[in-house]
Amino acid sequence: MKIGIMGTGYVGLVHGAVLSSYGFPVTCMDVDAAKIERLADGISPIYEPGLDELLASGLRDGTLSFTTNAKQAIQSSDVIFIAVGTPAKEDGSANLSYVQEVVQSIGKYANDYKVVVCKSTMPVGTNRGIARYLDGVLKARNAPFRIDVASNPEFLRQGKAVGDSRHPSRIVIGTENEEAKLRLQSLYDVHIRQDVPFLYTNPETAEMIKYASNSFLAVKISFVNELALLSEKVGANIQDIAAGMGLDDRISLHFLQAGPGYGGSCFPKDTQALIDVGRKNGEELYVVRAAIAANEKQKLKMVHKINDVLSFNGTLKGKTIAVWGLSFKPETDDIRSAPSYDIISGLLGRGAAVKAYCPQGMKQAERLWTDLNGSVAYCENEADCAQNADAIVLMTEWEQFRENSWDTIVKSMRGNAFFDLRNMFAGHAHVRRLFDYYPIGSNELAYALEEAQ
Ligand SMILES: NC(=O)c1ccc[n+]([C@@H]2O[C@H](COP(=O)([O-])OP(=O)(O)OC[C@H]3O[C@@H](n4cnc5c(N)ncnc54)[C@H](O)[C@@H]3O)[C@@H](O)[C@H]2O)c1
Ligand SMILES: O=c1ccn([C@@H]2O[C@H](COP(=O)(O)OP(=O)(O)O[C@H]3O[C@H](CO)[C@@H](O)[C@H](O)[C@H]3O)[C@@H](O)[C@H]2O)c(=O)[nH]1
Repeated sequence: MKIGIMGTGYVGLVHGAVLSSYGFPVTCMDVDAAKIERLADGISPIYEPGLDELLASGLRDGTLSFTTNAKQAIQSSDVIFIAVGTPAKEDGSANLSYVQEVVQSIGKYANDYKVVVCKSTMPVGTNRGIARYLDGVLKARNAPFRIDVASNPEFLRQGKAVGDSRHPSRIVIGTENEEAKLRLQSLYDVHIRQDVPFLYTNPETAEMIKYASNSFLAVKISFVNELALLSEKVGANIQDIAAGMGLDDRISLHFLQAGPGYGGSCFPKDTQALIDVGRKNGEELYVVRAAIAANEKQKLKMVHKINDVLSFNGTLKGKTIAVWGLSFKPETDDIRSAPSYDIISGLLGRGAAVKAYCPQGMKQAERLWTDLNGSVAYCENEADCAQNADAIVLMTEWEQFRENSWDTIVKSMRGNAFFDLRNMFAGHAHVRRLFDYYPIGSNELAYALEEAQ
């Protein structure tokens, strides 16, 4: 079975590289010529652990190829994955223009039977619309073949994408077409372990499963973040609360890690898109709406928290803040909708000078956050970033931050405040002693009591 992947973002690239590693001939197509040129040379446009090796071996053994030619990618494939972006529009609805471009190309260039698989996250009804459109085009072309469509949402996490793609939590296949279902099944049968559950359903349900999953996780995070804010006021400890809740396996500990607010290319846009689908169908989704509002509040509260400790006369003028981590999570260079952007903007708005270091996210930050260029000083490493700063704000929990010469760092600083927005050092007695340590969701009083016991 020959595979075509339309769109070489995180999903397209990782999925394509993994499928090629199982021996499928894969053609990856993208409209971004510079990206394709680099990919053909084995240079990945993204930082994703394990991806470079897969790209190199796919290119070496010839199972993986890259092109900007949509016609060639479509005509040479039996199964075509749509993996282009579906970002949020101004009004929160999903921008389907990239999907439309690909679908139009498929309608125009398909030369025999194809299965089109929608991996991009698409609002309910999109798959059926695509199938109807392609039927219409083929009829108008008097084409002697069909094109079948299946929804097959992707659940991979950035930073763990290769492993997730090899061993997904589930495979959801949304189609009423038997041939599409069989082709997808045989594709996944090659590499998916026996114990991975397959769920077959209609396209609308598959589309909803994707939005529902992301929105539910966003709700969970916002819930714990609100409790973290309350815990700081009442002397409780959010990590213990999460542990205590998580011991009930109906709740589970996953996604109960308090932080500066969720970010990334999916939760922010998918929660908004689900609300938009609700709005268009006359159903107000109060819970999801509240999760978004709580997430916005969380980012603002982080600025207030830092300001409350460091400010003089209500401003941060004259203060230098060292931000550790820019990417929305560790092990990715992706800064899309990262809380770091809002928090840094808030600190700058209050007059602070901001230095920043991120193991992978700085190139993207300089490229995409052009409004911050000139205001943020990007640094060589976390120690360099902390130098002469009044405070460290740990934004993203990169593992490399654990190993530092803390005595040297604190000596190089002007102040000694440490805002740990990920509770990475909550259990690190040395760091807590050296710095004025401000974790998330607990306060020093509670910590002192703990220590005394
Ligand atoms: N990023 C993730 O972790 C993740 C996980 C699961 C699902 N998803 C969903 O998968 C989809 C893709 O997300 P992503 O983050 O991988 O995308 P991305 O934004 O990183 O990349 C999209 C790519 O599509 C290309 N493109 C745009 N128009 C094109 C066209 N007409 N033909 C070919 N290529 C075109 C762009 O140049 C870009 O390289 C989205 O719907 C997203 O919601 C993403
Ligand atoms: O307990 C937690 C867990 C996550 N986060 C934050 O939530 C965001 C998203 O994290 P994560 O879900 O790990 O990253 P993504 O790579 O965006 O993956 C999500 O979005 C993808 C795109 O749709 C889906 O495929 C995945 O299943 C879904 O987990 C990040 O800002 C995290 O810091 C927290 O604050 N607390």
